Amino acid sequence: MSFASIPLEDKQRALSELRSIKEQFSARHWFPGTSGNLSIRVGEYAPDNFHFAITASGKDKSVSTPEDFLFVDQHGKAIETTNLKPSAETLIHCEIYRKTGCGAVFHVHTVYNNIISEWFGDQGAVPAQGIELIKAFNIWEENAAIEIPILPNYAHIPSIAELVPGVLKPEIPGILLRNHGIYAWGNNAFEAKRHLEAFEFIFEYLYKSLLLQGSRTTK
Ligand SMILES: CSC[C@@H](O)[C@@H](O)C(=O)COP(=O)(O)O
Ligand SMILES: [Zn+2]
Repeated sequence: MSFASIPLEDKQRALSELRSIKEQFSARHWFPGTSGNLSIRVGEYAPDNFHFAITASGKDKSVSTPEDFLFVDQHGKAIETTNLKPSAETLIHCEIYRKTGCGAVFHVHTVYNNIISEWFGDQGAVPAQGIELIKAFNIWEENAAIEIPILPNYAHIPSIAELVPGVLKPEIPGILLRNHGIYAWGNNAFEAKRHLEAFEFIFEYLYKSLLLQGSRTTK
């Protein structure tokens, strides 16, 4: 499918959803210091042919301007002539879309996701069990145990992107970058947001549990 053949309403809907999500996450202080990036796919999907709208690089994501988003192709290249640069981490979005065919990818840096990814970094995954919010990933088993993958935070983004297929698990819609942040995705913006909120709840829960456990052993 060519970008030109995607209905204009679909492109506008993606932009207005991105604007709304950006505003909501910003209200939670999920974009400190211009960090974070968001994208929503438009049109049909094939692993070697898809398009998405993504946040422009380096912008203050707590404000709304006419220059916040642009459309890119499956290689992360801008589709239309623009002065805007796609997010520096666009290639990670590309790889997640390519492997999952999902509809939206959200990336945020929070203190909880940074600390937890560092704490479990050497293990390569964050273990979580029996937390109710695991059901937000459509895992309904009682006392379910999951592992959230962690990738190294290389400065060279293509080196991170190429590791994505090796750690991505179909049942876990997220990957942490160590001491950096999380990528969460879903079939659409609603689902990606639900997944991201569940991950952040789990990270806060684990962080506080570890603190409590620590205080017990030092008593
Ligand atoms: C300013 S710290 C954050 C960046 O290094 C990066 O990790 C990030 O999430 C935002 O990059 P961006 O290019 O604006 O999408
Ligand atoms: Zn980042």
